[in-house]
Amino acid sequence: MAFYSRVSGSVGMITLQNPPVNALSAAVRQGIVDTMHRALSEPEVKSVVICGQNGKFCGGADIREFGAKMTGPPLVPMVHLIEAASKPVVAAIEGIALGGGLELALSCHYRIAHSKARLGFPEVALGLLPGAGGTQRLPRLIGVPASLDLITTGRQVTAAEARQLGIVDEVTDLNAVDAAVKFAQSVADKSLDARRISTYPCPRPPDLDTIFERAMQQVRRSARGAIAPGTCVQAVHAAVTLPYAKGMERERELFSVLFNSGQARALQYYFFAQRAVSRWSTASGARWDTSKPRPVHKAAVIGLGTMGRGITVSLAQAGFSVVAVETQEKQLLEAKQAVSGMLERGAKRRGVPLAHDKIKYSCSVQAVADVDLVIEAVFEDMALKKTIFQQLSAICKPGALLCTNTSGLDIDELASQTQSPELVVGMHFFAPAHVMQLLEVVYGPRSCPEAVATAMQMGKKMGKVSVAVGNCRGFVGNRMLKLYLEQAFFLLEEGATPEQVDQVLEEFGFPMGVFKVSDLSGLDIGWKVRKADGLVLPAFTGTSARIRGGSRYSPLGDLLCEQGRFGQKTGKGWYQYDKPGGRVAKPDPWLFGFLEDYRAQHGLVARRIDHQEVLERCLYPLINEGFQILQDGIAAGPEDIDVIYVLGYGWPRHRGGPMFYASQVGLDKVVERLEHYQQIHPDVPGLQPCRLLRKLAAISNPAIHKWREVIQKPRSQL
Ligand SMILES: CCC/C=C/C(=O)SCCNC(=O)CCNC(=O)[C@H](O)C(C)(C)COP(=O)([O-])OP(=O)([O-])OC[C@H]1O[C@@H](n2cnc3c(N)ncnc32)[C@H](O)[C@@H]1OP(=O)([O-])[O-]
Repeated sequence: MAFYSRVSGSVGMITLQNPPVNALSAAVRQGIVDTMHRALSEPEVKSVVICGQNGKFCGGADIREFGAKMTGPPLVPMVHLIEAASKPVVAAIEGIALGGGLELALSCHYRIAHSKARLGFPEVALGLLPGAGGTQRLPRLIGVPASLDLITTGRQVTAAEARQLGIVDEVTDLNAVDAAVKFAQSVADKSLDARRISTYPCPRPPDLDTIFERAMQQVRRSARGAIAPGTCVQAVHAAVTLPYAKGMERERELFSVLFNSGQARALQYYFFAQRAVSRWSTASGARWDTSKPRPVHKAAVIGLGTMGRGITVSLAQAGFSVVAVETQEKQLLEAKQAVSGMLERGAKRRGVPLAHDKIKYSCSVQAVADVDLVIEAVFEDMALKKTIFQQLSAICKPGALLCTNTSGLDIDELASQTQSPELVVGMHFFAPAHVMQLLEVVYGPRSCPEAVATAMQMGKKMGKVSVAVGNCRGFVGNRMLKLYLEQAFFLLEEGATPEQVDQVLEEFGFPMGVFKVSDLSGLDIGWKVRKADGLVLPAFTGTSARIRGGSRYSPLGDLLCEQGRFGQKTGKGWYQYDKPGGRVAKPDPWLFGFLEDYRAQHGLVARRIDHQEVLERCLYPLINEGFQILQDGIAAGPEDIDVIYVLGYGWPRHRGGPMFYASQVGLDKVVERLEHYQQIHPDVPGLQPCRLLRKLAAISNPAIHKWREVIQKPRSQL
């Protein structure tokens, strides 16, 4: 709602009230309309101030209402009512003015912002455009190039930048509402003719066509299939080329196309999913609201390879004192230099003070004796990790949390090396650890709720989105990835090329296809894991070369590694590069010959594989594994899986994540296609729909937010 008061006799004050961000719900819109009419009708009121309760102006349209039937007054007539008012209206912007909130502010005749306020049009991230006149008013106020930048990227600006751009009239360090009231009194008698933005002509730069062409090219490059950014460009174009009223019509048409698109639904689902994962729960019933994190002031990182360095930087930037340990003097020095460089670049980019003095380097593991939490980040070698955990258990003070950065090893096995297995959790960071936003927090069967809560909170403090997952091989992300990789290999055996598979996946919206990513990460990493699992043995020849444990196995990746083709680092992998370390992937004629020889050797006849099959074969087994993970209780809900895939594996955000995508495709269709492929390839693993997927498909494809009701039934019933 919005409530009305009178200040100093002559100022009508409208206060938006809808916690937590004063979003423009039906009740708030109704409140604004009613109180505006009241302010205009009271003769003593000479001017009006609009502000938000609890130091937040307005977070925009109420996203929770998007899926429901529209009630209450629409936004567009509401902003027109404000702009057309005969008394000056001043927006007092504290905290945030985002989306519809900024559109509300732009309909006011003046804007006063607190210096800490942030303003922007984040609609594009929800698959929308600023549809309450934002695309028509902003270019009239600040010009086309700056508007294109803000509207197509969703970038938020500080009050200072907003002042510089001309979005706000004044910035204050004091109370912005008081300042707005004073300001409103000072302009009470002024003419409003020059204050209604919709009446301004839209500036028309001479190189208009070039500006729009460049903007379109830019969004096509960065949007990877998302439709909202390009539609935002079209809406701004209308501001320049059409009169205001016609421009508003065009904005409405374009908004409606976006609003009704599957992409907007996916992005809005994702918005809530990313927030839902902080309300974690574990299979044993521990929960975010009943588990208290332990205080952590000082942390340690053991092992300063690529991952350890990134983790050290993240911890220091988050304000923790860090003890960084690497046992060899030479490696320690190298790591120190690398970490310093990363910190310097980070401080420059983010305009924050350097965090060098937060880190103490040491060659001795004894230096971690007094820390509250240790993150072990040595390479993926269970024996080595076990030794370190035994040492840590003896050295660390009682109550210290022992965490391991691993991408898939058994947390419980490590916990069993310590005196306090309840204090052991996994923290699976993604490379580069100081950049990637995702953290899988892995709880073992013995991890106590406080340990999980502490790791979750640490991730948040480091600016990450932490997702709690159970302990199993590969956890959530890598466990599902395995299925995707395997299918990609099988497709090569059957006649596809790496370029074809990658192209299909890139058209779907992944920044890179599976083979390009493998080349980037290094083919030897998976090879090492497969060797450790006993899958790579020279004895495998003839028919057995393509069978492991009764299922089909493709040794293609192993054969490439045997040739020393480890990907970008060696200049050759699934593609060729101009030099070792080169970045530009080019098809390699050698590989075509290699695949032909391989097929001939194994009696395989290459067939034409179409786009649809590549997509379904790569994605549906991965999705099926996601359902198996839910069935096993490794992830608490589909949102957890989707957030992991969007933030950690490049799944296109405008497709919501693999589980949301499956819900859009239709679970019955996913089951049907998996069964179809299973019939053709009965020996291929991962094609058999799991029980949970079948069960959900059988109860007529319920909406994704209803899945938990089925999952939470005793798993034995599935
Ligand atoms: C014609 C129409 C044209 C207009 C279109 C629009 O305006 S589109 C909209 C354009 N606006 C946007 O896109 C703004 C989107 N919002 C944001 O960017 C951030 O939430 C923030 C910067 C406002 C606050 O960040 P922060 O890190 O301090 O906190 P946090 O992120 O954790 O959120 C706290 C809680 O608030 C909730 N909630 C937030 N916003 C909305 C909303 N609009 N609605 C409903 N709820 C909203 C959020 O779900 C969470 O709830 P929970 O989980 O506690 O139950």
